[in-house]
Amino acid sequence: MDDALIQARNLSRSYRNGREQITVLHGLSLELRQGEAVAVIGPSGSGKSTLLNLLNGLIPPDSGELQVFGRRRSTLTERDWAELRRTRIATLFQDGNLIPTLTVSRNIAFRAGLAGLSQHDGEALLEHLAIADTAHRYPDQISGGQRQRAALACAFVMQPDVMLADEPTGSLDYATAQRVAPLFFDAIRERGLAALIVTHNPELARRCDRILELRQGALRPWDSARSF
Ligand SMILES: Nc1ncnc2c1ncn2[C@@H]1O[C@H](COP(=O)(O)OP(=O)(O)OP(=O)(O)O)[C@@H](O)[C@H]1O
Repeated sequence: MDDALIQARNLSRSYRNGREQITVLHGLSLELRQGEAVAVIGPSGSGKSTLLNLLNGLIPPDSGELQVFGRRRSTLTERDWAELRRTRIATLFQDGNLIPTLTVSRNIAFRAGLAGLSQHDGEALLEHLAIADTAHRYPDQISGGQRQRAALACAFVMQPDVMLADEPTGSLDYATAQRVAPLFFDAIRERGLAALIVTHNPELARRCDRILELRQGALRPWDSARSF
């Protein structure tokens, strides 16, 4: 399909721990289209982070096919992936991905600069996420929940085409988590962002176009009759 920004077919990935080999993903397929949000749920250790890292090129699959923005993985060099991660694919990791030696506002400016943007809406993002007062603090001077929001601001400020988010509301209380969904859904509506959101937040998951469950190494449609 033309509007599929990411297409994965039959991906497998295992890790070797000493002499033991653990297969985490096996026969995983996924299509992520422009302007859609897909929620991924799955128990701890089911391979959610592994999946995100395959899709952003940080780790290679053992087998299977992956296309991003219509380009086959086999044709992409490390440089190409680095460029894509700077400009088009944002990954929001669970532990935040802030540079510890830069203040929050400098982290934001840095991320916008890497994406080639001279103007950015970082201040508005911090206001929206209710952390404007952290702008001049370093990541180790703010709370876990504030760091998570600062990382969200960094990811959105680069105006990516694809957002891969690992538990974007994981460290946030209910009221603060409510501020996160509009970031995704406004960008989806306004810019055609495609979002893959690992989340156990039922409200966020239910707002997505599809919910997929990662189970036994593959993604399957979530039975919406089941409770979270
Ligand atoms: N670098 C690695 N080397 C060896 N094993 C690994 C490595 N990374 C992950 N694993 C193993 O692969 C499995 C899947 O890990 P992954 O982090 O992808 O799961 P997850 O669903 O994101 O878990 P969580 O919800 O707890 O973050 C786990 O059994 C984990 O121990």
